[in-house]
Amino acid sequence: EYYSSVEQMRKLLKLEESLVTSLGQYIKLHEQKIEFLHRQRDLLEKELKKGLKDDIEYSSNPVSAFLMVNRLVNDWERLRAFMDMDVGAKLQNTTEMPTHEDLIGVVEGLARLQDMYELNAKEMASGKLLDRTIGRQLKTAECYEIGNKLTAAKSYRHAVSWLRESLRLWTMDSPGVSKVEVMNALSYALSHQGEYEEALELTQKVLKLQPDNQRALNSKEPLEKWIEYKKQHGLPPPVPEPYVKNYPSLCRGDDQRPAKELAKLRCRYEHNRTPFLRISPLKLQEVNHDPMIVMYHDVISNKEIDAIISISKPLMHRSMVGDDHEKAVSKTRTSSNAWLDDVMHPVVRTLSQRTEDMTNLAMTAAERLQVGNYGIGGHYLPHYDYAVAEEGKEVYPSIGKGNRIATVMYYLSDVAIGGATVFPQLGLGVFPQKGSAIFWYNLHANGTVDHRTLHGACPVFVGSKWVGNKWIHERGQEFRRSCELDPKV
Ligand SMILES: O=C(O)CCC(=O)C(=O)O
Ligand SMILES: [Fe+2]
Repeated sequence: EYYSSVEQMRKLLKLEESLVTSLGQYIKLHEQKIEFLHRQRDLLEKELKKGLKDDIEYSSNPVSAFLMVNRLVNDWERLRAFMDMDVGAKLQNTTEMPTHEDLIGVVEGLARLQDMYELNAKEMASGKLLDRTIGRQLKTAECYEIGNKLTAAKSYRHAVSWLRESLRLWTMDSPGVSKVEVMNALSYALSHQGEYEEALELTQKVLKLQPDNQRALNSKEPLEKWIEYKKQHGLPPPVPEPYVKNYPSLCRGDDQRPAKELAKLRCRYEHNRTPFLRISPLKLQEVNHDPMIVMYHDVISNKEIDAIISISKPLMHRSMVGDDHEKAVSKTRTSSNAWLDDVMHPVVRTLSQRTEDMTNLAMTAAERLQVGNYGIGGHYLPHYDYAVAEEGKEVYPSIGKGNRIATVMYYLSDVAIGGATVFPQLGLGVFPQKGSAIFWYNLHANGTVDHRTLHGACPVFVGSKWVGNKWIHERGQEFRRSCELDPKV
């Protein structure tokens, strides 16, 4: 699976490079073959011309007659065999090729980005967004392809906008797709949006251009019926927005907290909690007061980040959601991750120690470091990091140390556009800063869950987002949970 990690997607460029090389080899060998055939043809043609000049003389002369028969029996047979011969060049093996799933995954990521960042197809196809160049101007056939894949992914609303763009860009000399195909595809996507009238109009236009167009003929009658149905019964209520309120606007960077609240937030050095902090104070930024969320700056160096990422790369796999009881791959979280144990490398151990210095919490109850890399439009919908206990069941039984009392997340990269960590209930969005870490408690001091910690990772638009999560559990923190985070103390 490639689409769930930008790091994986980068491998596709290498794969394509080797395919291009292998295609070059194939062409070269075939060119040699064709060149040989050209030479053979010229020789045979020369001989033939001699014969045609005086055919009776040629066919009756025993020497030339022999040559002619010999040519037909042997030379042409050899030539035929040579033409059928495999020159040995094959396109390089295909086991590493991305799959249909990847294609749909990328297209769904694209639809998600359009939703979140309010991007329209016309703008995206122009290659310019938010005053940045994000790619080249797309062509009719490319917009058509994207539209069709969005239809396959049942993202009809977005499909409509891409197919409209394809139709707008279409000209007589647009290669790759006919106007009729675009109109049929648009009509289909529109019909799934309940826009039967416009869908029928397009179908009628197709039939004017091509009265025997089968696809249009097939859809005309059902569309007429649907229009009638819509007139009588109206449309079913629209599917509600799939997103938590606030979430998309927070992802777009608009903080929703009152200025009065923001004015209370401070930055300070933390230097007197542990002996270590005396020598190496931490730069702390209060991000939110109630519940307290803080960001520590410059807590992991570029060198350490490089080490962490290179250890993680070979261990990455698709991220799951759910706890021990029920773990699964889900569209609500498109990223890949790796789990790093303290013993795997000194830098992992150092980071655990640093997390302890930052939080004052015991790492004996911490999970391994989870390193994550997001994919195309990669995101994690709002969720809680804690688990909710089912009747009579323990949370995180395989760890056996209670719930996730706190989360420390290191930002291991900047993200050019998108990729914020947002807290919809607090109206807060935090944008990744390479080298910083964000820390909050998921549980109240009395151990009950704090639902205000609902948070999500916004789709990454441009860049490769890397994070390192350290989840800390309850046991052993009884005398450690610090009140210092609370500004009122
Ligand atoms: O990547 C982020 O910004 C948030 C990740 C997260 O919430 C998680 O992995 O639990
Ligand atoms: Fe989380």
